[in-house]
Amino acid sequence: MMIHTNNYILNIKELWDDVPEEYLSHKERYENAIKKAFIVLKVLRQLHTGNIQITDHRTPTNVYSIQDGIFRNVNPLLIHIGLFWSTIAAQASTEQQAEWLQPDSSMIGTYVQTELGHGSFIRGIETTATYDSTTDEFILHTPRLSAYKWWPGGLGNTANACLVMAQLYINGTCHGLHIFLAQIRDFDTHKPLPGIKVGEIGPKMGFNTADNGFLGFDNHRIPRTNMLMKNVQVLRDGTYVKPKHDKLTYGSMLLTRVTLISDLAYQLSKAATIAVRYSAVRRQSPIKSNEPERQILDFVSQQHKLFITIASSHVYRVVGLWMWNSHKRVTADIHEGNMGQLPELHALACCLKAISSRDASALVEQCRLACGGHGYMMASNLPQIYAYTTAAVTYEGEYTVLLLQTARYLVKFWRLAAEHKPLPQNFAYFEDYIKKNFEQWRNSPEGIIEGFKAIVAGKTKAAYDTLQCNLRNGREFEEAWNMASVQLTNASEAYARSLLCEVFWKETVQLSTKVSKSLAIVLEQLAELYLMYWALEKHGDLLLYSTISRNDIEALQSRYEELLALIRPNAVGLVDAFDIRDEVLCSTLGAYDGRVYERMMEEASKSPLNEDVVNESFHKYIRPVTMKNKL
Ligand SMILES: CCCCCCCC/C=C\C/C=C/C(=O)SCCNC(=O)CCNC(=O)[C@H](O)C(C)(C)COP(=O)(O)OP(=O)(O)OC[C@H]1O[C@@H](n2cnc3c(N)ncnc32)[C@H](O)[C@@H]1OP(=O)(O)O
Ligand SMILES: Cc1cc2nc3c(=O)[nH]c(=O)nc-3n(C[C@H](O)[C@H](O)[C@H](O)COP(=O)(O)OP(=O)(O)OC[C@H]3O[C@@H](n4cnc5c(N)ncnc54)[C@H](O)[C@@H]3O)c2cc1C
Repeated sequence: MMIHTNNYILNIKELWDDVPEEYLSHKERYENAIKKAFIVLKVLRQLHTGNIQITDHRTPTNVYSIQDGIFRNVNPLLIHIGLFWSTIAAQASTEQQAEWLQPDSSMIGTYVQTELGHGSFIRGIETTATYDSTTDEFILHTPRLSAYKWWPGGLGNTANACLVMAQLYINGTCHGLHIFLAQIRDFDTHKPLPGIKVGEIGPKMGFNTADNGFLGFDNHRIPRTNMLMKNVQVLRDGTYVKPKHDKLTYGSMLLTRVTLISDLAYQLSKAATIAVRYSAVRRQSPIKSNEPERQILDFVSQQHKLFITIASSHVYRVVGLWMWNSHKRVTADIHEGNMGQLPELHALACCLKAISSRDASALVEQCRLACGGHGYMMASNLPQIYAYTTAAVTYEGEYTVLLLQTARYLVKFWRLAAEHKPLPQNFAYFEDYIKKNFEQWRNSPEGIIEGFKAIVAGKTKAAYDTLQCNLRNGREFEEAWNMASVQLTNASEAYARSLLCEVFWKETVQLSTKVSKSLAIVLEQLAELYLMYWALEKHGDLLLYSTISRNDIEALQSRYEELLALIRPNAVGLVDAFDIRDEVLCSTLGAYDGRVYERMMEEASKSPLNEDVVNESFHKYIRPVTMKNKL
């Protein structure tokens, strides 16, 4: 059968709610989500086996996007699909993959790494996997409360299997973190297996259908062959065969960080669509006193809030794809035994994941605020998009922790530059900065990109100098590093911003040669707006580290305001071009037809508090007090 994914899925009635999700209890929400998850899983399996085929073009983001509409929240199988299978595909041996990656597998899995006591510092993970050569098994064990696994999505009620990150022990020697496949619930009854304590962690700010859970092992035995053995092996006699690089086990985090950039682009496009469409419908006060009330989109300050969101969505889409391609290249190299590009990919993924999640959540919140009071309604969908987006600042590597990873990379290159050693081409600007080869400031995208590189160099130098000073004062390296950590994270943020500007500008210029002239003009305006916005946001840094002058900043401000005016006529067209269906957007404020007030009233009528003309609480609680007072 040939289908169009969107149309096919959108026509499955059971996937759509009569009662808005917000009116359900915690338990009902989960049960509703899991019902839908398995309808979707069935379709995905049919796609996989070829029983149905699709006619539309699929990218990782638009497959995901349909799910956003169906769940309004999170698919409880998100980690099963997004992390469990992909980790097996990336880290299991060929034989293990043949056994486990069956389309009709009974396994519903999750990725179990974080513990109550340890999230960021994963070397501190306490769960153990001890090899017992007499039975050819690993014994998984949770030694204390802080070692309980805590957070994994789908673990609470749904998963019957999981990939567990645990410290590997063989004959009393710890070999560090490794990944093991463990069954945790009976495939038939779904009851926890003996030695497994598992449950759900309770309500959260968002992700309330994600079924996040806890898990403890009481000397739970699994076969030796359940350790993921593509990169590292434990042989029958207990011999440990080391991986080619000791961080290959962290590969799933790397891949997810890369994938997240594109997902955040998509969340931004949803928020921008809602806020821009609403701003075209909403009228509030005239601009000139003799005029009718104007669309709020005509207020330049409103444009300032919204157009950067449109532009940022494009930035993260472009940079997400750029990173996806880099990941593909580096993975192919690793497959050939060449690990040379892994540190760079890790450094890029860390800072870009950190900044994209932080920017996306700030901009989604900005869109919500830009919709005034109505943006505060759940029916606008902006609160849910925010709750979802802001979680990404923490999961898959917390913001600051990831920026500090990238800082390690920057400091290495600064040290080379400071010691006048050869640098790779992409860090040649460190040497220029040291030699004070400063370019004359240019008020152009290229000039801003150079300016941002000067900020990276200046901030890395400042952090490096502080680090050295702390070391000279007799501090241990780790302590000296901690003391310099504010400056180190600042350098990393600057590095991410310079990459975002450079990649986006170059890719847009290239793309512009391939599209119509009129489209090219709009795309370049958006890219220029993005660069100008950040140059103005960071003008203090530019003044510190580049040759920009006060006059240049004033000229940038004028050009920025000119760009807002140029983009205004295309603003609605630009968000329509994101092509997000109403069923997926789930917003009274952002629907294509602009019937904002009608939709708000329709949604309000679904409130259970409107079911009875007089709520029974009146008779129980209000009347006895108010009537008594009257007497
Ligand atoms: C369409 C699909 C979309 C999917 C979207 C899914 C969204 C789902 C929603 C939620 C799921 C959430 C899941 C999770 O959160 S899983 C748990 C994630 N946890 C983390 O990310 C923990 C963060 N911490 C770490 O990654 C590490 O602890 C660390 C990197 C901060 C430090 O590790 P450690 O072993 O202590 O490192 P060292 O200090 O010993 O060494 C640093 C050294 O290692 C290099 N390195 C670190 N990580 C990697 C890597 N991944 N790849 C390559 N190299 C790595 C690092 O560069 C240093 O090198 P050096 O400077 O040369 O020494
Ligand atoms: C919605 C959601 C879904 C999740 N899903 C999963 C999942 O499926 N599987 C899973 O295994 N985990 C999951 N997690 C857990 C997640 O990966 C961790 O919460 C995350 O890695 C951060 O770790 P933490 O909570 O221990 O924070 P902490 O590390 O305790 O961070 C707290 C604070 O300490 C600071 N800090 C910590 N270390 C340092 C340092 N070295 N230097 C400077 N500052 C530091 C941080 O910057 C932060 O400000 C999920 C989390 C959330 C919120």
